[in-house]
Amino acid sequence: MSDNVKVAVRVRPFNRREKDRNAQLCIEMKGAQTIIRGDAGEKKFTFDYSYWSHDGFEEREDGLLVPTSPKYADQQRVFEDLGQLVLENAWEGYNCSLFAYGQTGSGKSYSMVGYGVNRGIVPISCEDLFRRMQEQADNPMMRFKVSFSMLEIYNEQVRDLLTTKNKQGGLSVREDPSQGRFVVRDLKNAKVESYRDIEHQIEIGTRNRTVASTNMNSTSSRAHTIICITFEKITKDPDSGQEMSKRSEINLVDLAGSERADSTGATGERLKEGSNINKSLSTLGNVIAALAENRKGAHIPYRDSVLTKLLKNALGGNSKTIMIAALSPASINYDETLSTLRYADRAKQIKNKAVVNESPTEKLIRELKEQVEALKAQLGGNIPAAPGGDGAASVDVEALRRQMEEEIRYMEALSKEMAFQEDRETGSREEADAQHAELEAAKRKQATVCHFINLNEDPALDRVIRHFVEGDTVMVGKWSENQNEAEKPDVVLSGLSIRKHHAKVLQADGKITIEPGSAVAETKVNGVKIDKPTDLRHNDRVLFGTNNLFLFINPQHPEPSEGTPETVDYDFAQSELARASGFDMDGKDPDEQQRIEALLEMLPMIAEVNAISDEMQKAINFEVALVSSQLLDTTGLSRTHTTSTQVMIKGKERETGNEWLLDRGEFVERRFRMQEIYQEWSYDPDQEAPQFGPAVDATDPFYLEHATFVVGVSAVFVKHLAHALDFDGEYDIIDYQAQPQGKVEVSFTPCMADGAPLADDFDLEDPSDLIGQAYYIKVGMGWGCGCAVNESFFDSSPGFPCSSLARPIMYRWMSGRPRSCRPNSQTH
Ligand SMILES: Nc1ncnc2c1ncn2[C@@H]1O[C@H](COP(=O)(O)OP(=O)(O)OP(=O)(O)O)[C@@H](O)[C@H]1O
Repeated sequence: MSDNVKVAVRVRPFNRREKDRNAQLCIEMKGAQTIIRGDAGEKKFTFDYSYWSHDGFEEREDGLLVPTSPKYADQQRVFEDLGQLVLENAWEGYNCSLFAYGQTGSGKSYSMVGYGVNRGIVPISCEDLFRRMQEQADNPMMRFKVSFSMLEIYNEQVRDLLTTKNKQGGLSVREDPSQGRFVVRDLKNAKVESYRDIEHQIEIGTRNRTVASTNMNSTSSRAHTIICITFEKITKDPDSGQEMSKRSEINLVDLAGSERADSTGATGERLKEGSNINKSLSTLGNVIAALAENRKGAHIPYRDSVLTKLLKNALGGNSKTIMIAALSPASINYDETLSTLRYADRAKQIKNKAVVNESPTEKLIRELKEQVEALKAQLGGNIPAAPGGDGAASVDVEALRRQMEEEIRYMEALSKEMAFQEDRETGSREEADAQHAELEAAKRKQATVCHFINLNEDPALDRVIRHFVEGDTVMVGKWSENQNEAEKPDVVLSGLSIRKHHAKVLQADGKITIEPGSAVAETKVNGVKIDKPTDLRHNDRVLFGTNNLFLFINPQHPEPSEGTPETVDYDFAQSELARASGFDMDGKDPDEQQRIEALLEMLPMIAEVNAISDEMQKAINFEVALVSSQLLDTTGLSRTHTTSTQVMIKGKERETGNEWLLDRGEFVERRFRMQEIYQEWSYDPDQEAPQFGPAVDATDPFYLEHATFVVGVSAVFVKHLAHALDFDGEYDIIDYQAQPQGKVEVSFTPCMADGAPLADDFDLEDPSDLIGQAYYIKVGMGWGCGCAVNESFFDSSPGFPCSSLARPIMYRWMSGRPRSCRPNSQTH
């Protein structure tokens, strides 16, 4: 029987930023109905479950959010509907999948894993699963097997989160035809025997995710996390003694943020193609759309991405599937939220065919395997030869051999089919134990020993890693497995701009100081770069290199430095860094708030990209450029209509001084591709650094030659055209900071549609005669000064309609060293 995918939506409370910007609520829920309101009116959707978690709750002292109104759906309620459903199905032997979809920060992780005491569906379900198993502890006819794996898909590569030793390029995904599904080769699958075991595995996985994300700076919202719990229930028939096994694979999927490319402001087809920002997510959309259409024989593009390969069963296959769509309540996110609702609406149409995975158990497989081994051994030369060794007897032996080979093949296939009954634990137990011991030791020490704790913009990865300050001297630096163990620093960091001897932390007489390891090793304390031993106090922020941001915790002396607020978080640390770089972070009105948010987002990315550029010897640096919105509005390039300053990014070629201005979208895309090439390159530490060197072509994200940006605008009064008079003149080009950047000579000549001069007898008595008529003008560019006029955005047709006059004049601009004025007459 086929089952539709069950869909739930959940709306979270306003977050701090939304409150600061006086966000308006755009979601309403009535029963199972969800309504979204925007400028274009309201749209209604109906789902299996609509969870209102926006208001109607209070926070208890321990942080638990408890309902004050029956409307509020807390974590327990969501678990009771969705988690219980998963458990019931798993118990019966069905595969189950639960996946969370929504834009970054909409509440996916909150629903799936939860934060602190507000535990999400995954931990509560796991606990409940073990509780149910415990209830059967005295039942000799029933036993269980549970195993756990956790992986991340980032940039189409699979990373095992239960180990720190992932190979370059990630794990491979192969199709297993015998099971009709895709599997990840060499993925660690840990046997778990209690809920505590699962908690540990999740902690290990989260820690490894945090380290990986720190190495490449906050990439977590672009990654998909899949937790897979394999649950096997084995029951013995009291009469025959025959064991039967029901097995369920429970996939719990926290998808990457669903922002569409255009909302990141992505520009340019070339960039979109070059960097496949989230192929998995877009393919998931295509798979859902194709399945929702439900056309017989339609091609479902599962194979187009890693995520859809792994979710093949969950979507349209052998699985009971639930999707939870996380919604932001704020009208500023209207477009994204509407797109999430549409996605969820489509997912409702998907039909799955779940079957109970039931079969006789491992005893049978074991016997089968033993038989195979015995047959193989015989085949290996022990087949008794017929006495006398005549021809007829050897034919018999050959026939016997063929028969045995056939039998082995059959039995191997059979045991493979039943392979799910094998003991599924894979991977090194030693490593798991070591990671586990480290985590436990950290928990014991954290209340008494000074330590650094990481800050991350993703709340799920925030305060996950601790490095302790034990002994008089603690060395901080880079190290890899192929280096000498004796050189290993006490605190090993990786990622950008981390040096071998990066910093030294000294402890004497209850006082802690930190000093840089060398002149090139950059460490900032409370936003300021240090160049000498500096005292560290409780809650001080310490940034090693560009990405490794920590909070220093001193449990023995919890007195913070002056000016430290009561709660110090990632946002505070970032605004402190921005302030220390000279940016004003105190805006009060919503436009300024928006600028500050943009700065807070851009500055760490710029620092990261500059570090990559340095390490790869690209000779290009990036910095923030605050650009007048008026200029962007005049040129029609502004994406958001604000009256204030916009945050853009200026790329500067060190050698020539040439500068390019990039908007956020283009910069974000380029940064992503820079991370890609850097990651590939940095995997091999022996590789020579200047493999890339200065950017030379358009495939290199550091290559800025072809980027087009607005040098400035020249205002031209075109009154003469109303009288069909030609004119020309020199005009100032004014840049985004209202500074003159050069001059351009432009001429305007009214003409015929084909560009030919107006007829001699053309007479225009009254300009209003032109209204409603096509009117053609030739625009000539005499010369440009202070800039090289390489390209104009005028239509290439010989004439263009009058209305096009409103279009801005744009050039590819190379500022910096002045170039000679180049007469260059271009007439259109
Ligand atoms: N139902 C809720 N009730 C209270 N707070 C919530 C709820 N949902 C989300 N939040 C809060 O909103 C913030 C963002 O949520 P969360 O981290 O779950 O988003 P996300 O969609 O997983 O983001 P990302 O894509 O970056 O992982 C968190 O601080 C979380 O505590």
